[in-house]
Amino acid sequence: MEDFAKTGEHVIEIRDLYKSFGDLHVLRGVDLTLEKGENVVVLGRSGTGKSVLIKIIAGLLNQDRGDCIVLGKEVSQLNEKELRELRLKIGFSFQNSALYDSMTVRENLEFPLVRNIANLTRAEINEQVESVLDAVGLLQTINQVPSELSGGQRKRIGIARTLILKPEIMLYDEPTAGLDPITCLEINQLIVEVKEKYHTSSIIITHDLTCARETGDRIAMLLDGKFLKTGTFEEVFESDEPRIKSFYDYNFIQ
Ligand SMILES: Nc1ncnc2c1ncn2[C@@H]1O[C@H](COP(=O)(O)OP(=O)(O)OP(=O)(O)O)[C@@H](O)[C@H]1O
Repeated sequence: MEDFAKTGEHVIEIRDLYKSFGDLHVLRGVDLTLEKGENVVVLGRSGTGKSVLIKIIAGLLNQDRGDCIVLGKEVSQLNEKELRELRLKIGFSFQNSALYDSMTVRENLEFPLVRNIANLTRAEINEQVESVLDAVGLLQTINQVPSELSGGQRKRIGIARTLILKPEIMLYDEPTAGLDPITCLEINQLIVEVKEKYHTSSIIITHDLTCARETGDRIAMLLDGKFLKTGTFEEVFESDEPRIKSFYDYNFIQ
């Protein structure tokens, strides 16, 4: 996979991170770095704490212990204003990329732009909306409403809506969930293209092995509250560790 912009600079640095909910010890000493220009896949079974991890990265939850440094700042130490500024640099692609049903694609994309960036002219707004729609291959849908689009198209528009603010980091939460196999391949391809076109660094959380193989420069396998193994797809799944073998065997791979 292409290593176009890896510089060794860490955009996310997580060290010895712990998070519990009462007696439920979800994260138990997680270490992870995300380099600039890198796509890291966090792979793990349902309920292993993948979403909790990205919520801590986004400052939506605080860790109990350990460091979570994003773009050079410890997230748990930020005040509301600093958090808002940081979140503008982080794009989230949520599982249910909730578009506004009553708005056209154009209006859905304009919304984050005018809300977050002051004094844009109409021409600048149009140019940015059209450019991002072109990047996700859906310029022709600009005047449609979400109910007229397929699940895969809605997912792409959700990603476009995030990209329009030119985030430095993208967090994808189960990007292929609920999509048919061909659409999954298209979304995987889009995630790789986004990295190349927008120079983002991304964390992709999934339990889809094909998605992991296609999109990840590195895979981090979360199990029992820790990363059991981190490396390329081949390095992780060449492992003899029985829990990794069993994860592989129980997940269909194309
Ligand atoms: N705010 C919360 N309060 C209490 N428990 C929580 C909270 N958030 C998550 N949990 C618990 O933490 C565990 C990990 O949840 P998480 O959503 O991170 O799993 P996941 O790996 O993302 O799973 P999935 O793939 O199903 O989304 C679950 O048992 C969940 O019930």
